[in-house]
Amino acid sequence: MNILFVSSEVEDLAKTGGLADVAKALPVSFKKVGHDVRIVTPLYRVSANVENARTVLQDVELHAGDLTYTYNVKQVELHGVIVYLVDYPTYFDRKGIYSDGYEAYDDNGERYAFFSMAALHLAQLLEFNTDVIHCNDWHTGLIPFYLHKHWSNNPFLTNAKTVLSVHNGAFQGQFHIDSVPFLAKSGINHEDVNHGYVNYLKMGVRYASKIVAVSPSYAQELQTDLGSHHMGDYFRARSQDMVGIINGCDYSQWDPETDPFIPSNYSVENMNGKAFCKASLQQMSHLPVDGDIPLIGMVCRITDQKGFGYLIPIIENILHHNVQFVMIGTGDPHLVGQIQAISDKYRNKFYFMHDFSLSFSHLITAGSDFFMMPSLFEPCGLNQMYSLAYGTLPIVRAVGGLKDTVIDLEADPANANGFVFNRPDSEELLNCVRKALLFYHEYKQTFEFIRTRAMQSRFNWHDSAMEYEALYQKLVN
Ligand SMILES: Nc1ncnc2c1ncn2[C@@H]1O[C@H](COP(=O)(O)OP(=O)(O)O[C@H]2O[C@H](CO)[C@@H](O)[C@H](O)[C@H]2O)[C@@H](O)[C@H]1O
Repeated sequence: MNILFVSSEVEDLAKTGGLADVAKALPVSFKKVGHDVRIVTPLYRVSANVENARTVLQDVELHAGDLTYTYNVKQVELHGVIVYLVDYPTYFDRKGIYSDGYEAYDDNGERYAFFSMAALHLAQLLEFNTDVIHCNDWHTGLIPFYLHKHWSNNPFLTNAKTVLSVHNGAFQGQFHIDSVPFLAKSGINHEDVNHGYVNYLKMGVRYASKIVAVSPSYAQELQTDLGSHHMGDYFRARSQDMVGIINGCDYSQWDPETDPFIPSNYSVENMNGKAFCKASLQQMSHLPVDGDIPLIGMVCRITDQKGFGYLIPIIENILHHNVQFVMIGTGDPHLVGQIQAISDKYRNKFYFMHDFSLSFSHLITAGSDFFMMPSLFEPCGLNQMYSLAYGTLPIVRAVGGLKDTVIDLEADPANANGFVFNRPDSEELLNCVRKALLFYHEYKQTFEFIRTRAMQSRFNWHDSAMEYEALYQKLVN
């Protein structure tokens, strides 16, 4: 099949979170099984590995309403997959991807509306006979609508079907119709405009041929009032066309036996390296180097989604135990300030790195005993899969993809690979952490056993890609 995979971020090029991981791993898996897959993504100022990009379209003109965009398309390869970079400096040659720091760019509506059109435009210009356009999150939510309204007669797109993956339904991209110059003239239906606003994710949900949530539990949650980010009616209306497909874990990047970022490699057969990683993590975090003190790690965007609302109030309670805590993340300045204050107060127990660092995220994953992921909601979650592979037992809330990948020790000892709590509140989380710590100290042998099982859990991208392939096949037939 000919698949156009459109994403606002791609691992190795530009990344703010888990969308990037998926936008690299899934196309690479499609390529491995013989599909012709092409990624389309913006060329940002911050994009890496694009020095040798080759120009494949120069000064092409895209007409949108009264506007004419003149832009270029460049090309690089990522593990054999062709990546088209939409080069339009006015929108993408900026300090950040979605924002300069904390405030979203106020023309994001325009930026990603243009990007979505450009993806269709370049398929036509490059004569890519498209079977499936795979859209990801709100940034590409307008593609199904544009295809349906303006491009369906195009010879290279006549048979194209659209799939929208929802990686994070909380981000919807809502913009006033007058703030996007050509949107009002795009033939948009009045029921798609709410008090003057267009919701890009909702547009995707309404017009895509199929909708995929990134885990089976999230697919269910999106159809409830509580878990749908206020879009329950729209998801329920498409329930026949909606499925959950769990993300995979890219073991070529996240394998303790081969990981180049960690100071000592290890595997189920030889765990010595893990103790070395722990010592190194403690050292780099300016914490006492002591293999017996349980160490909790955390890597994430600092947002309410990740459960900070009920984690922050009990961090000090956790630190009253004989424990160490290392966290890396960037995000909401208010939450960052609170976390920083706690870390200043407990310097010999809690280390917070306010940064985005791939190497330190690998070291935390390898060197910790437990991985903290108490999310309020979690469409799939990748870090719990990474930590399982490294024998770092996840402490998670039973929600979304966390529910589908982590099995609680008390609830199901025969299959357990971590610790799970239910209600999103501080008390339940604290109890869960206490159970984990008790288990670490009192049941050493079982701990080792569960750790081995965790390391043997497998979430292969190939399996997820096969589920997507079956879905595409249904559409194409
Ligand atoms: N400070 C930092 N330094 C280094 N690396 C950092 C970092 N902060 C985050 N990361 C990395 O960013 C990625 C985060 O992935 P997640 O899937 O856990 O969350 P995210 O909420 O961004 O993704 C959304 O999309 C994905 C993909 O579908 C879903 O799994 C998820 O549930 C959904 O919320 C991981 O690779 C993580 O290591």
